[in-house]
Amino acid sequence: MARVTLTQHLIEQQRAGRINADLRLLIEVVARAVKAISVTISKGALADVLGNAGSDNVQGEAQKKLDVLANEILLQANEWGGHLAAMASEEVEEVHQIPFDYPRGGYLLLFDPLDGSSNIDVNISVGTIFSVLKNPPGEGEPSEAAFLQPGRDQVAAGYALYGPSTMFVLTIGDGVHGFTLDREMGSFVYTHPFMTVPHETSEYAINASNYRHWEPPIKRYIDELVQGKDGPRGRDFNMRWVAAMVADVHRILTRGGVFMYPVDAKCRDKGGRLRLMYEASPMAMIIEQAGGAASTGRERILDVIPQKLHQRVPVVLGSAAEVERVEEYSRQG
Ligand SMILES: O=P(O)(O)OC[C@H]1O[C@](O)(COP(=O)(O)O)[C@@H](O)[C@@H]1O
Ligand SMILES: [Mg+2]
Ligand SMILES: [Mg+2]
Repeated sequence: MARVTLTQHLIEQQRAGRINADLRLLIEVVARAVKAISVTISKGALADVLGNAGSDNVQGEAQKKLDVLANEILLQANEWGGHLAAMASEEVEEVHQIPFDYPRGGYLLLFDPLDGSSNIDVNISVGTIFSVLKNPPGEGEPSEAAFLQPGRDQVAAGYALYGPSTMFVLTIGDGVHGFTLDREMGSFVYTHPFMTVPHETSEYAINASNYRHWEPPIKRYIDELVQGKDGPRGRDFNMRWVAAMVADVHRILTRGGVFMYPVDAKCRDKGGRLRLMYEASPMAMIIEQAGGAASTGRERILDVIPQKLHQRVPVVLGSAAEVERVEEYSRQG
């Protein structure tokens, strides 16, 4: 059977009227940047890409060399694309404007260039997450306010997983579709049509070392999972934690599960650990498109109205039955 590439898949989506040419080409440019990041990451210790960059990002976190490199690759590739009005990145404090003499378009691109940065130096999976919004009508360069749209208004969202193979997973609001990089051919091949998340699961992902900092509803929920057959749930649960949201979400899209980064005493002042606009919202769109649910524990992530670009939120996403249970425990207090 002939292999379908990402390019062919996107042309079919355009023919079917699901995307326009600009959005198609924008996604192609992101995918091209992802290939460059994949090549850079896979060099590992053979190139000077491991370790700290010696700088801090807007979040006050030490940047890894690969955080900086992946950010530069994405910014440079997309500046030239001609389909964007502006960009926003985890690694850049302000809105990144398109240079004035470059072609422009009607979309806004947001990304976490390198997700799971603590995994880089130990050669474990990392990822890239991106989100696409429409630039609201208006004069001049888009300000931060142009980006502050709820996740339900995203026109596309996706991630790249740099694991044993590199994958590109995409939604344009018509299901979730996965592509695997054929390194010899240099193209993404359509390998995972209509990825889905089952309603029920027996697997969860949480950084359990934060247990003493959690709020009572989260402690109650996890306590019950840990008690397994001997507790109120009456069955055993398995646990996984990759420490890269992309990899944990990809596992959930492959075999189900629930992923949680709740607000805790350590991150309460910041509102949570994960960033709303380029981590939680795109992953929430992907998970909902795959039939799962994504919540802050109190409300649907896609309905959160952002107040600022680098806002953080609590995250519970994956198999809907478990997400609903966490919401129920949170309501009960
Ligand atoms: O260090 P912890 O508490 O395990 O947190 C891991 C979480 O932090 C993140 O790495 C945050 O993303 P960045 O690496 O982009 O900052 C998530 O991918 C992951 O789920
Ligand atoms: Mg991240
Ligand atoms: Mg990051």
